[in-house]
Amino acid sequence: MTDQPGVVVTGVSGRMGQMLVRELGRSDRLRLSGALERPGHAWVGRDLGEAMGGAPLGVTVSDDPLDTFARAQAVLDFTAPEATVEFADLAAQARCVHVIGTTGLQPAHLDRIRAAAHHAVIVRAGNMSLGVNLLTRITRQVAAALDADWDIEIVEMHHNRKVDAPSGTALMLGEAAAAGRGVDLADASDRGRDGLTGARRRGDIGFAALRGGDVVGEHEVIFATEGERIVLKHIASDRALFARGALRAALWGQDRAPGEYDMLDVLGLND
Ligand SMILES: NC(=O)C1=CN([C@@H]2O[C@H](COP(=O)(O)OP(=O)(O)OC[C@H]3O[C@@H](n4cnc5c(N)ncnc54)[C@H](OP(=O)(O)O)[C@@H]3O)[C@@H](O)[C@H]2O)C=CC1
Ligand SMILES: O=C(O)C1=N[C@H](C(=O)O)C[C@H](O)C1
Repeated sequence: MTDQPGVVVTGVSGRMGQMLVRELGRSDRLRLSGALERPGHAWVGRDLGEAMGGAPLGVTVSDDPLDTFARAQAVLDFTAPEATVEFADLAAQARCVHVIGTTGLQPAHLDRIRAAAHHAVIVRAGNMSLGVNLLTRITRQVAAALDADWDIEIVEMHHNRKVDAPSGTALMLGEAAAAGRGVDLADASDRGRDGLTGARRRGDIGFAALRGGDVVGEHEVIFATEGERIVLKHIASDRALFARGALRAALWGQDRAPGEYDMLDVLGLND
């Protein structure tokens, strides 16, 4: 037996799923206890290591979330909104710490996650890196120091397989800018300009999403006024940093009171 908390990786064949497995292999504080894919996936029933093209890991890929969660202390979930809300219910039943990296969550998904957090610890963030979470703090400070003569634009670029826009990170940065300015992002957000849009509305927070190649994740917050611009930028060049953040969140969440937390809580950056 081991005292290391057991961890289930959902969507294990995905880009983040496989990265999480690799980072768990390097961890001496957490152990991989289960791996999930959806029913009918070619990896279900196979040894995970072999399915990933390497040596056996002794963990069979399952399609049964409740069974795998029941034998674990944490769930690392970078999948899709419909899957994540189901996992939130089941992880709460099993009292697992649910680390949610999935983006593209809509208000109804967020409501279900909030309900599950009454019973278990959920750590959710559109970006698990230290750099981006620090950038949200800096963005809020800069936005608070400037008035609406400074136009705020958020530009992001990701790989050509990404299915949601704006990215979860861009929305985190938008929320931070709106908080600094003392406005509600829902009222100020300007997304997807196209055609005869009319002039920019004073006070709007604009979003633009670029997609191409294998870009891991790049974000800029631009503050633009007459004669000058401030540009805050984060570049992620390796998905391992998101995976390491998720492992850190899983450990941090052990023995914590039920509730919904974010990476600022985990990193000690919340005020
Ligand atoms: N918060 C953060 O720091 C980060 C967040 N992300 C987010 O994580 C998510 C995943 O990204 P990425 O790994 O690149 O995506 P991938 O498409 O590579 O992987 C997604 C995985 O989830 C599985 N999945 C999707 N829908 C379901 C479902 N309904 N039931 C069960 N499994 C499902 C997929 O299986 P199948 O192939 O069968 O569909 C696949 O294995 C995205 O939302 C992305 O934005 C990514 C990086 C960092
Ligand atoms: O889909 C991705 O790849 C990423 N998604 C997250 C997001 O939507 O911001 C985090 C990171 O930028 C990579």
